[in-house]
Amino acid sequence: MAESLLKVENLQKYYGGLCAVAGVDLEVGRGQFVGLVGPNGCGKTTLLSSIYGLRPATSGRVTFAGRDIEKMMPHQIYDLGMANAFQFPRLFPTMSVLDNMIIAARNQPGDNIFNSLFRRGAWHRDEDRLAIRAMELLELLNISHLTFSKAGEMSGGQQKLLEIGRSLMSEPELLLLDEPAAGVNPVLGKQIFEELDRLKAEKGMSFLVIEHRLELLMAHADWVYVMDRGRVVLQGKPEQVVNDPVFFEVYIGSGAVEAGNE
Ligand SMILES: Nc1ncnc2c1ncn2[C@@H]1O[C@H](COP(=O)(O)OP(=O)(O)OP(=O)(O)O)[C@@H](O)[C@H]1O
Repeated sequence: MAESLLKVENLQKYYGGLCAVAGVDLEVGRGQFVGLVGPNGCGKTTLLSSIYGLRPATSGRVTFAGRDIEKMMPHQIYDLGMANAFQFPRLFPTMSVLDNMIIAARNQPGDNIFNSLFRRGAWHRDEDRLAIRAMELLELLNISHLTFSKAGEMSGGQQKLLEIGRSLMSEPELLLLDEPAAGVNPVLGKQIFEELDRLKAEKGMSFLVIEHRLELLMAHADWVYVMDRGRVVLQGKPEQVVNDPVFFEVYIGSGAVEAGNE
């Protein structure tokens, strides 16, 4: 396996008395595309949120690029090179799509008062570079016709694409995605996954992706974890996972597996 980038050890997350994640071990290697699947309510989103510090883990260890991050805040984790584009877009609805993209970039030149006062040439070049990058991503995600529209006027599916685009502006080492293809049409869903593949190949980016559209996930993932009731019950290469009876059992139910074996 590739050098480890993210390592999760025995992560548990309780909501009061409810155990949503019951001691998960998981790893993402550098340049790897890892999928996370499982039935509704099995703890996938909670696991991603706990890794990212949005819902701090009750116990367990999370290491990213060799640093312990389980006690860190999301913005600290972001600064280390991990980004997320979760289910519910957090956009600036009255700002243009382009501005939403530019503001999401890491080391926003406008944030740096020295640059904006004394290095105006460099500031403008950086702004231009960010705008070009933003427009390339908008083109790629098929929403370039909305570049100057207000983000709040986009459809739910378009906002999701924008959120993915924004998460890519920071050029993160690892991107966490929760159902990137949900709510977008099949052609666009395929395009999103192809873009993730390209980023992996060209920039060595790594991904940890929850996706219910299994045909997409299995076609693009290097490694897949299957969760059920808060635990990892199966892991392997996509072709191994889909041919494993445990996978069938988790999705179709144990009764169906027994009936199929008779
Ligand atoms: N904020 C919360 N407070 C209390 N319980 C929660 C909370 N969020 C999730 N849960 C519960 O934790 C369990 C795991 O939920 P989670 O959303 O992580 O699962 P999931 O696998 O991502 O589901 P889905 O595929 O439907 O998104 C479920 O029983 C859910 O009801």
